[in-house]
Amino acid sequence: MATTIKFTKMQGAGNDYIYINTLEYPIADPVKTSIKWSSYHTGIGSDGLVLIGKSALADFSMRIFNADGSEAMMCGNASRCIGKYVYDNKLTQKEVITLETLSGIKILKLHTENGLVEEVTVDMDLPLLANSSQINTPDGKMLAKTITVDGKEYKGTFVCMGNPHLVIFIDDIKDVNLPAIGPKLENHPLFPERTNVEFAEVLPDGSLRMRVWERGSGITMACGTGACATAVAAYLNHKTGRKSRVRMDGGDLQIHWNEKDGHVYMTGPVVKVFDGEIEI
Ligand SMILES: N[C@@H](CCC[C@H](N)C(=O)O)C(=O)O
Repeated sequence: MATTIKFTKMQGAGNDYIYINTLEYPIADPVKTSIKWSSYHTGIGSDGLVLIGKSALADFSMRIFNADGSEAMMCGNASRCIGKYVYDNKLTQKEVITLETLSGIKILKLHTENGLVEEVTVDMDLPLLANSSQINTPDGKMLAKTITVDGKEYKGTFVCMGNPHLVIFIDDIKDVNLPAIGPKLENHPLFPERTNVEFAEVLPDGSLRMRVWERGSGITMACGTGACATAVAAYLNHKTGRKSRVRMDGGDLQIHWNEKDGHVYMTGPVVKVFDGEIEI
């Protein structure tokens, strides 16, 4: 017998996921479900699936599955959207919420207008710049590295924001053929767990124009952890200060790499697209 599941489609800077409250609707096989529902032609259409659950350690928990079914440790845009989901649906009245993720507990600060959440600031914790098992160098260190693909050299900075990011600065973002180079860098042998890839240009006003190829989902309109990684890499490469605006295809995020506690703070919009029901 078919079971009907209620879901909410939400987007943060254009990065869209299907959100399920697993307290009401447990999902037995999230890998298969994410692949099926993420498909734009035969499913709901999204960059992946996000499961909101209970937590023994925090107010709520998040699990995030990419469109190819792979599970990620963290998602910046989804963590903000969960803040809106739980507050607007009255699952909590708190305006500061803790969220358990596979990369630790994140703190969400909600910004409300007329009783609804419009923006969220997430304490994304410390960026990890080296000693990561997610990169395949003898000492596990690869802050800056030149990677050659099809005879062309790319100088990348590796930043882990719970999940892995390779950030490449270029003079003109229009020169990037993202559908061609994205999958080659994502699956490069240097990254045993694959990687997300960001190309970024520093604009004359000091903001960062960034485009992303996401591990497991391909081109998306924005990536929250990717925006944080890009801002951290820009500071480390002396391209910006500790605060920057990251401009992506689907919108902007404000990033602050705080020198006092070393944490990265991400602020940006959250939007509910629609509620729906689907048979499983
Ligand atoms: N879009 C996300 C990141 C989602 C996971 C990523 N593709 C991965 O596999 O690490 C964000 O907003 O951070």
